[in-house]
Amino acid sequence: MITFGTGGWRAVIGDEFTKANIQLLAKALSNKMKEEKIETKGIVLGYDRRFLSKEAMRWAAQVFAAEGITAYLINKSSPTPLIMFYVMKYDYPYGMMITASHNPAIYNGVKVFTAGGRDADEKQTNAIENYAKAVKQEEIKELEYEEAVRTGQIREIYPLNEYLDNIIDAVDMRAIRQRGLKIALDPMYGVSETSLKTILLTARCEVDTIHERHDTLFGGKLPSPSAATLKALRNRVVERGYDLGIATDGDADRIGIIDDKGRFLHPNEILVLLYYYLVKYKGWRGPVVRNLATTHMLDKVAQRFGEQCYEVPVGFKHISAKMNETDAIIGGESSGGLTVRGHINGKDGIYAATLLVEMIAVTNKKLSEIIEDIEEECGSIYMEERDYKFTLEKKEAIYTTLMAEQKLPELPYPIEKISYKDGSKVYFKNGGWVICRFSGTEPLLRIFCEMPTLEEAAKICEIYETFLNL
Ligand SMILES: O=P(O)(O)OC[C@H]1O[C@H](O)[C@H](O)[C@@H](O)[C@@H]1O
Repeated sequence: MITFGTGGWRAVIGDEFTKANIQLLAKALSNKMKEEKIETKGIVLGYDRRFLSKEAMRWAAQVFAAEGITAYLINKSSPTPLIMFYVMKYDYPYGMMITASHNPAIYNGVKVFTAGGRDADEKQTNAIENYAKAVKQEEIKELEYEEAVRTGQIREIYPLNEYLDNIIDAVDMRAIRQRGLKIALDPMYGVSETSLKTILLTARCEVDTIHERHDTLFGGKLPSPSAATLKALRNRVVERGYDLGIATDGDADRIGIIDDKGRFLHPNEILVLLYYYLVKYKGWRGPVVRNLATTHMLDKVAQRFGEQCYEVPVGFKHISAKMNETDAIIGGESSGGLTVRGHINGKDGIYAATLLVEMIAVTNKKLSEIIEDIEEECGSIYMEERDYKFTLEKKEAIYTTLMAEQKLPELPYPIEKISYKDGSKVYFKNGGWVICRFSGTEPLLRIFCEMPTLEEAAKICEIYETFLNL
């Protein structure tokens, strides 16, 4: 069965991530494209460095080719944002990326992009799931790969330069060049190395890369930037006195940053820094968009500059849709993805990292100094974030309590409002908030709480732990 979650379809390799399911998905999408009468426009396919990613892309392409849909294959492992960029730039109706992003190594999956290089929304993914259900096994045909290449049904492309030039043109390369920054890079065995290194070297930065070899086990770690997974990057930055450490997740749509003091910057801080930078230093005007599990510091910064902050459910498709609607400057999520007005309609770790480097160069300040400036100008609020594993029965019990019966624990702060848009979120009158929601990408319950002090945020998480028996 093919079921899409927050960030595409993900499954354990050999369990549901199989050749049969990949080809079923390709056939389902082919049927959808034919129904929409756009099959002559072709489809763009890309892949990351995971086990079976390249093979899966080819299996899918063979089905599209058999359906008479030209498959444009990006023939080297590439960042997800590159595929989104290409779909957007050349007006393709669909794109497909073989990746399970930041999931553990035993997973793989597929992200589907629609017109404009956007993450397919629920309506689209539900439709694909339904098309898949209707496909009969014997209807799935494939063309032999070499034959399809020979006849032009499969076309291999590699548009890396176009993608890089787009970023290089959008940032102040001159400012970066003048600073001669020393940067440590950790692609986490994923796909960002070539692109980020090329951009940074073009901007005359000194670049020292770790974890660049191809390792489908990701060095035994999760290819997801966090304080725990970036210890080696942190040590490299501190020991060698670098200005910055940059990491990206497995498919390079998310970013992780280590500052000059070796401190891991939470994606929330990165978002706040960049919004503040674009408004204050670059004079951009406009709102910001965040999901409901992302810091309300963004609201404070927006308010300070007379702008608005919009809240949407978790999932970048919601962020980009709202950005479009409100012409927002920047949109992002606490899970580490962001994009900026004028760039692609999806998250891009490579672009975000380059913009951050520009910010350091232009402001001539350390990240910690800019954070201090922001807190002084806009106030502060602190987040506690916790994840919990559960059994199936436990999941049902939690769901019943929180969502069906809409119960809350005894909370020691006056409540302003409650939302059930995505999980259960309580907004306190003091500006704090807490959300409990099930992840759409991993079998986890997530609790996020932001309060005037970290102690208060931790206390609320503990109240929920007791309440839900976690
Ligand atoms: O909290 P989750 O449902 O696991 O989602 C966390 C993240 O997963 C994926 O990376 C999606 O692309 C993001 O939009 C989302 O924020």
